[in-house]
Parts: sequence; C-alpha cells; structure tokens
Amino acid sequence: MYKILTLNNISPKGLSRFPLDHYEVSSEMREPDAVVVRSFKMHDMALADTVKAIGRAGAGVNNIPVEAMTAQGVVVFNAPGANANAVKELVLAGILLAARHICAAWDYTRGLAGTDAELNKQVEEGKKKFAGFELPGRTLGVLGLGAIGVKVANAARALGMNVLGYDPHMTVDRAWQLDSGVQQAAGIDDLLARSDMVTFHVPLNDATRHLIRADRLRIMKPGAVLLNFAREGIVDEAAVVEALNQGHLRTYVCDFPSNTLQGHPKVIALPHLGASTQEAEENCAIMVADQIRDYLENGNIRHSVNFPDMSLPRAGSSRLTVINSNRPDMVGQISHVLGQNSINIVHMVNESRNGVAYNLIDVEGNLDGEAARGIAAIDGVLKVRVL
Ligand SMILES: NC(=O)c1ccc[n+]([C@@H]2O[C@H](COP(=O)([O-])OP(=O)(O)OC[C@H]3O[C@@H](n4cnc5c(N)ncnc54)[C@H](O)[C@@H]3O)[C@@H](O)[C@H]2O)c1
Ligand SMILES: O=C(O)CC[C@@H](O)C(=O)O
Repeated sequence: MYKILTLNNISPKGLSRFPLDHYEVSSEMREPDAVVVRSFKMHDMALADTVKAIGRAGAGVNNIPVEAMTAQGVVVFNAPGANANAVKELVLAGILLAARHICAAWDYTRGLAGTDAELNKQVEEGKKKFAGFELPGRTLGVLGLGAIGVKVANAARALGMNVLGYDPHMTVDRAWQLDSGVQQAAGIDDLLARSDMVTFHVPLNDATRHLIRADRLRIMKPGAVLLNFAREGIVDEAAVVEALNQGHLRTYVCDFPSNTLQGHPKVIALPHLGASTQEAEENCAIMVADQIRDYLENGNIRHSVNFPDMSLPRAGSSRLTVINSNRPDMVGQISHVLGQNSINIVHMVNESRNGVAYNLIDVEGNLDGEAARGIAAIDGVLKVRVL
C-alpha cells in the first residue's frame, strides 16, 4: 500500500486517481510515501524520511523547502498551467474593478438609504465620483510570460488593449501561444514606464523578492494601476502604500491581504482566490496525483521543479531507480554493483539537475537484497527503489 498525506483541501476528483486497493489517502498519515499540498507552508514541517515525493496542486512552490528536499532526494512536482485560466479570469476582473472603481461604487450604493426617488437622486449625484476609463488604447504591462502571463496578455489584446510583455526566460512554446500584437519591452523598467496598468506573473524567489519596490514604483506613470496575483513578497507593500498615499499609484489590486494594506481605500485585496475555481482545483489535483502515481509506481518524473523530467516505458524484469549526488563515477559504481550481482542492464538513463542525478535502470535479474543494498551503500547515493 502506498500512503498519501494531504495537507490542504484537495479536490476529491484528483484524490480519486489513487486507487483504493493500492493507496491510503488521509490528512493524518504518519509515514507517507508522498504528500499532496496546496498553500500549506511546509518550511518548518518535520517530514518523515519515508517521503519520496511532494505534489504541489498548483503553480508556486515557495511554500515548499525545495532545496532541502532536493538534498534529501525528494522529488517535488507542481501542476504547470493547470490553474492558469482561473487566474487569468480573476486578473481580468481585477483590471475592470480598478478601471471602473467598482468596489468603491458598490460600497457607495450599499450605503444608500431612503425612498426610491431619494435613492435615484443620490445615485445621480454620487456616480460622478466613480467615473472610470475604458480599456481599448490603454497599455497593460505583463511581466512574466508563462502559463498565466500569456493568457492575460492575449485576453487583454482581445479587449483592445495595447500589451507590453517582458520575460527574460520565455520558452519557445509560450512564444508560439502569444498574440502577435504583444510588444516586447526592453526590460522591467521600460515596461513599468510605458504601462497604464501593470500585472506580473512570476514566481517568488530570491531574484523576484521586492521586484516592485519604491524606485520602480516611481518609474510608473502617475495614476497607474498595479495588479498582483502572483505572490505577496514580490512587492514591497510599504512602498506601494506610500505610492498610493502620494497619489502616484491609482489602485493596487492583489490576491494577498495583509495588515499593511488592510482598510486602505485604494487597495482591492482578495483572499488568495486566483486558483479557487472548481475547474482549476480539479485540474491541479488530477495532474499532481497522476504525476505522483507514475513516480511511485514506475519511477517516471513529469513536471518536477527540482529533478530532471524522465519517463521510460517499462522493460526487463524489474526497475531500479537511484538518486545520487551529481559527482563523477556514480554511474560506473552503480553498474559495477549490478555486474557483481550478475544483473544485466536492459535500459539505463541518467540525467542531472540542481546537483542531483536521477537514474532509471531496467534490468533482468534479482534486484532484491544484495544488489539494492550494495547500491544504497555507495557514497553519494541518496535513495534507491526497486519497482
Ligand atoms: N493567485 C493565485 O492563486 C495564483 C495561482 C497560480 C499561480 N500563482 C503565482 O503565479 C506565478 C506564475 O504562475 P505561472 O503558472 O504563470 O508560472 P510559469 O512558470 O508558467 O510562468 C512564470 C514565468 O515567469 C518568468 N519569470 C521568472 N522570473 C522572471 C523575472 N525576474 N522577470 C520576468 N519574468 C520572469 C518565467 O520565465 C516564466 O515564464 C506562480 O509562481 C505563483 O506564485 C498565483
Ligand atoms: O491552491 C491555491 O488555492 C492557490 C494556488 C496558487 O497560489 C498557485 O501558486 O498555484
């Protein structure tokens, strides 16, 4: 039986991909083989050394200690693109909320009282405070053209906006998906300086922490709107509040409430709703459940953020998977132990990433016992499994 620990509410459709005759799935599991998580912060969590994989039912992995997991030979998966449409739709809503002052206007109407005639009078008097702007001809800057950024850029083009994009690591696949009318900015500062509204869709990491800070906010056009549906730590919130107070920024729309932002009249903060649709929750959970299953049962790796992707059809009588530190002569030592135990290699693939290497080895021969123990004893080997 494989054991799966869930750390957040995970879509039952996704969890049903773990067949009950081979899997136990629970939010309370002492020695799990794998963990399925959404936003639960795992950095301070003690993890049993039975854990072989962590599946993030979403995109961002900043709640997972990925580096430490890599050093322990734990494969971390995510669900690239599985919630991108949900986030895109909320970003579009955010653009419209800001452009038309919808939240403030709604608050205004909810506070009205009197007869219908009195309400009508107050409506006609009050509405001039909430006059907004239309989107065609306005420029949206999209920083980060990955799964979400490309969808947002294309949707904004369809709404008649000029779109400026910037992503120094954009993939060829994403470039193919991008509307040809999206203009390339020369860099972050160029994008900020030329946009009426800026949205960013980059991961939170050391390179992007406080990417949007006071000096960058000053570059933005007076009256610009900033949208953050990526992560709280990407903006310096104190600097954003200062820019709002000075009237330099018109509105900050985000998915990450905090005490610094709470109650600010120019902030629209949503409770981390980007991926909260039935469709996205199912897509993410199904994707990571399938990836974890294939890894636990076959050693195949798809969509890992810390290990090389590697999938092979099964061959031979059994399969050996070995995770080792990426240093010279590891493959030689592994195949030497197999040879000593009269085990013939049918198929072997080795790839490395982030200082670790992964080996998928299909063999003919008896792998239990001596051979597996011999490989596990090689200095630098982190994990050995016989499947
Ligand atoms: N609000 C939510 O609920 C929600 C939902 C999904 C994702 N997210 C956040 O959005 C982020 C992006 O998600 P995605 O699915 O588009 O991921 P993705 O990996 O498909 O795209 C991220 C893009 O950012 C680019 N990038 C990285 N550093 C950059 C930099 N310094 N400047 C410009 N571009 C840079 C990468 O090249 C990549 O193309 C996630 O990491 C997550 O933090 C939030
Ligand atoms: O699971 C969620 O609700 C949020 C997920 C989102 O932040 C992500 O990075 O995919």
